[in-house]
Amino acid sequence: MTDPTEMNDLEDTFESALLRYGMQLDGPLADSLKRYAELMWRFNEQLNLTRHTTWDLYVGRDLRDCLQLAHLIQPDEAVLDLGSGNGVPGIPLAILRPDVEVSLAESVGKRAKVLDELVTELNLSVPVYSSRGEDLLEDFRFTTIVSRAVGSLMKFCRWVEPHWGSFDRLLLVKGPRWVEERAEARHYGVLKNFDLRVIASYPLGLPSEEVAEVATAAAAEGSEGEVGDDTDLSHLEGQGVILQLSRKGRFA
Ligand SMILES: C[S@@+](CC[C@H](N)C(=O)[O-])C[C@H]1O[C@@H](n2cnc3c(N)ncnc32)[C@H](O)[C@@H]1O
Repeated sequence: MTDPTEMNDLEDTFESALLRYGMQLDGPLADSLKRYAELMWRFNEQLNLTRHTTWDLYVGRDLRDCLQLAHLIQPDEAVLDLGSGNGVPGIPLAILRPDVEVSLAESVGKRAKVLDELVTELNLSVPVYSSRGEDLLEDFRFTTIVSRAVGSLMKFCRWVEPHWGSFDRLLLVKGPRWVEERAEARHYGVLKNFDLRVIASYPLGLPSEEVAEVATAAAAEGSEGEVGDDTDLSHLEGQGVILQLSRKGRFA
């Protein structure tokens, strides 16, 4: 088998990036995920949607986050991607999990319009709301809200606090700085009514045995309980995490 670390110098194609990151996807799924990136990059020429414009970044960052998230959603859930922007994570999630009802919320009208065109081109049955996500919660109910690169933990706590009747949990895709965000949220006392857990932890660089082992241990630790001060994972440079925020006792 090819050593993924020896593939750095290969041409930047979707297929080589999948191989480099050790991702195996069914043919039709891979085709849709590739087509999504190509379409999104075309719109990116007119509108600032993403800085991830190489296959390496798309696969290594965007797809990796989406694959992690896809494992954490139960069948038939209703999921809202809040602050969808370029469509990550909502669009890849809808492709990877056709059994899940995915909706997208984007507050900037021009971006929401592009998202609408993307889901149409990709034949996805995904409603796009040109609206602030938290405002949608006045009228709609979702089981899970997912979000990446939209706001700090503290911001989310404040946005969603008045709307807990409208969803069960929030899954936030975060980088290593989440620990600082947690400290800020604690400092301002906004976490006191919530349970916060790390439900996935994974390396953001190229997979190496050592990092993968640490990541697996960290994920096991995080999935066992609330994230306390003694489970500070900030020493894991370059780790991505998925944080689950829920009402206290909701998933006890
Ligand atoms: C930095 S982009 C992230 C896009 C994408 N989620 C990603 O991970 O690449 C943040 C997007 O969230 C949108 N946004 C910010 N606050 C929002 C809110 N409260 N409701 C809906 N969209 C929001 C912004 O307009 C922007 O398009």
